[in-house]
Amino acid sequence: MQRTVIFDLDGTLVDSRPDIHAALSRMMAARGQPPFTLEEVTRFIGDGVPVLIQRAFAARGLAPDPTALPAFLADYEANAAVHTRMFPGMEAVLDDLAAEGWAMAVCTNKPEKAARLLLAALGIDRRFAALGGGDSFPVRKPDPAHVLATLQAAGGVPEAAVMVGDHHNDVQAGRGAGLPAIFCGYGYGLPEMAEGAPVAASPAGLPALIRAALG
Ligand SMILES: O=C(O)COP(=O)(O)O
Ligand SMILES: [Mg+2]
Repeated sequence: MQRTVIFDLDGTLVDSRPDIHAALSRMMAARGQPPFTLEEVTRFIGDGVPVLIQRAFAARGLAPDPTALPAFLADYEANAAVHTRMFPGMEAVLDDLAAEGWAMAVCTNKPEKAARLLLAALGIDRRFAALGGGDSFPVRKPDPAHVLATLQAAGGVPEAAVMVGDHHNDVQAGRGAGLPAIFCGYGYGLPEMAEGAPVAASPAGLPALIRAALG
């Protein structure tokens, strides 16, 4: 049976926080507001761009502005890979898993267009059999249907698949879909978001946990 790993993107495969931080800071500067700290931005990430912007506006006491989302996306899509790179060691992890015959897919709450642009800019888009973005389906993580739709697009089945992510949205969506979950302790989520899942302290720790998850 084809074994499949479903990876989250932000905080799992790639350290995208610097470019999200920069785009959010430009959005705030355009409104006469000071930039956010990296720590603040970390807490905004995880539920997709519309929620990211809601949290940023709320943090500055600004009234919601419907023009902010399309403006942010245009900026971010053009600048998603200025500073964003794979986490150190992740390329070797993908090489190892591919050599062992694992199929791989990305299930991210980042909008699909931005996610595809980012993977292409980093030269890793062809490694993944499917990508499910935050706006690809009617639902997104923590809804298990997001994971299941991505897995199906990759040709995988829940009995032979593992979910890897850095947020409780990933753990909950994966488990809800019937997949064992692995938590990336090096990512953006708080430690308690692991909810009892095995924790990888660095990408190098992932392959052993992924193999063990399927017994
Ligand atoms: O866009 C976000 O807020 C989070 O994206 P992720 O699901 O790839 O971590
Ligand atoms: Mg993430």
